[in-house]
Amino acid sequence: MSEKEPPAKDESSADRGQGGDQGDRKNDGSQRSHKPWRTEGLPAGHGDDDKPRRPRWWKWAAWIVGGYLVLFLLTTMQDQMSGGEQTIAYTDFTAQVQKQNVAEIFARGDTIEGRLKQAAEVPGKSGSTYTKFTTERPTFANDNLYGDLQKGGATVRATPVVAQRGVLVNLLISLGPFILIAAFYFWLFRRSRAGGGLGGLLGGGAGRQKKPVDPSTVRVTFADVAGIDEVESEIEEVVDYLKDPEKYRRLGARAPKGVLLAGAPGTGKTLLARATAGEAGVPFFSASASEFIEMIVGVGASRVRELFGEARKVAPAIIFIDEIDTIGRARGGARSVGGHDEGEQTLNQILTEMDGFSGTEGVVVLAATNRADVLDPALLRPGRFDRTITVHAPDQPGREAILKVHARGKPLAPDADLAALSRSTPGMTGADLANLLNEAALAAARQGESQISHRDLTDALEKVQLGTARNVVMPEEERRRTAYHEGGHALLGMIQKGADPVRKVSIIPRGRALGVTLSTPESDRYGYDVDYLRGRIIGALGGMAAEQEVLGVVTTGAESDLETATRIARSMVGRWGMSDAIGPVSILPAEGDARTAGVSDELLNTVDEEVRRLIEQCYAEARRLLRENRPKLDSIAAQLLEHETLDEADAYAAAGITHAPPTPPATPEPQPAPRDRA
Ligand SMILES: Nc1ncnc2c1ncn2[C@@H]1O[C@H](COP(=O)(O)OP(=O)(O)OP(=O)(O)O)[C@@H](O)[C@H]1O
Ligand SMILES: [Zn+2]
Repeated sequence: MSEKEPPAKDESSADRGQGGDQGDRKNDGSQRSHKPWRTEGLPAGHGDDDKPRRPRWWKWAAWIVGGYLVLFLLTTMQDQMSGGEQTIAYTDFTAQVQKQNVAEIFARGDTIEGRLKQAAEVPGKSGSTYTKFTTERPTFANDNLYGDLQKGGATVRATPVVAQRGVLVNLLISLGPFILIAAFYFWLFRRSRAGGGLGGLLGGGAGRQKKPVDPSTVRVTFADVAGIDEVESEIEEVVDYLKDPEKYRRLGARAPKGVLLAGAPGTGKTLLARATAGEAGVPFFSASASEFIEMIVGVGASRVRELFGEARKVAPAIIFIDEIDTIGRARGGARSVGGHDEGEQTLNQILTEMDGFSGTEGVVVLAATNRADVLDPALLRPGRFDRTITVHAPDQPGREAILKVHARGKPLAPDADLAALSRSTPGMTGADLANLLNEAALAAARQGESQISHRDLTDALEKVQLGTARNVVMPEEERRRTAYHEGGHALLGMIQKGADPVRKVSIIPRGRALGVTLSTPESDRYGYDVDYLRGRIIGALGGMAAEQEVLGVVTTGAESDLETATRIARSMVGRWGMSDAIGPVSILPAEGDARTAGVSDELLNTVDEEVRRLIEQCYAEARRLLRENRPKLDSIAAQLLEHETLDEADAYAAAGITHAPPTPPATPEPQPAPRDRA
């Protein structure tokens, strides 16, 4: 794996790990309680967060455990007080019989238990004595034991001599495990009815006594959301409704009940939902759909009931359900094993609750998904999530605005140019940009600077886009091969018409990659044509082709390149109708197995053949281009070996190709059109 692919902009975060801070982002200010949802902006006195409820299960457990302890102590004490039984040899026993010291015995089979008249010394242990004993009578013992015993005046019984535990105690002890299990189940049942479920069992203690979040400190407003203005204006109506539900009620208008926010991870859906609550000044309940699903069937539905119930109490309010696709997938589609029934029940409960709204409660449900395409159509029917707002990755002015939002409170040096930074970050989401600025601030702090310089910003961008450099010394031969590999990618990126310009080439190992070639589009791209996609495949194969041309061998380093090329080719042939043999039909589903979608094996074979043909053509083309431009390739490789990293200008200079950096677009960029993933 000697490089990472030139990024397809709509996959950038997945490929380059920019979304890695998701876990942290989710915790934006709200704390986790024993409920699967978080609340924010609740007026004091609402919810039970402020009146700590004594958990009943503790009492139960304490009673049961305590009871058993007492029982155990009692029975052992009883044994202790009457002195333990001493196992003795049969000869020791007969000796006591001869001494006429045996008071009584109880015999069953050959086992004899009994009590002495006077305590005798334990055989072989001077100092300790016993009165109660047990022994075995050998079957060959040929004595007149009964006669001897009678002579000594011993009582011979058929019931045990030793005081035994009462029947009730015995019963309790043998039933104990069952009682424990029954109690546990009873408790679980109660918990799940109450909406706590296993979550309560496992994470029960955390944050139970938390106070309601002070609305003034954590409130997010539209001022914190940037670059997605068109979305903001769409959600404005919800804000207006929540501010004054009465206004709508008077006119008999049907209130918005559910709004679906669709968009790639990190585009700010959660942020937007919180900001909506913040703008309207209403409490915000948020939960992730996956948190509703537990091992115990029925829990999810009851939690949903409870959540809606609480929201109604403090209405007007917003309920935000993240990752709704985990439970809202179309029936019959690919669904995770086990989650099926539970997800469906939870979803049905959400729909029931929403259907139950008369629209006068003033509760609006916002749901977020990054897989709007797999959602159950039942979700989107009128009266449910009948409004879908698509949140796109921001365009250049949007990125600049987002950078400005996140630069608040971070001292920037005068040379720091956020506009320039926004131009070199196409495809990055709000979360990526927030992360980028944070990385820059971290770097500045590490170096003891008092301000964030532009250098910090570009270094952070490099780190975010390419990964952190690894500190290893590569063998010379390996470096040379990597230089040609990356040189191949870079050169093909430079000489093909319409390809994304090469921004950076590096043979410094980062992560698992030995080198990187980064090319990003001049401006945001919203659709791809055949030539561009072929160019992407040719570029991806460029590393392997260069190794083959120059060194005559191919190494394993091209694995991810081949994956990229194959993925693009398959989509071109099977989904985008770009192959003559297949024609303009979509065969490969966006998700799942084509076979289950009813596509014949024959057709799939044709797809495979076409993919293979396309890739072979592109590979041949890559080799031809490199052969014809061999001096340029050699020159890039030489520069790479010398400098290790070439930026845009150096790389083009090394190849001897004139490349005019673009002037920033003066006109606004085109509005995003729905686009597919590459
Ligand atoms: N438009 C934006 N303006 C300002 N900050 C943003 C924007 N979009 C995202 N961010 C930043 O990214 C963080 C993460 O965004 P958020 O969690 O809302 O994304 P999301 O779309 O809900 O992602 P996911 O699908 O992973 O839940 C926000 O807390 C914020 O710091
Ligand atoms: Zn490569």
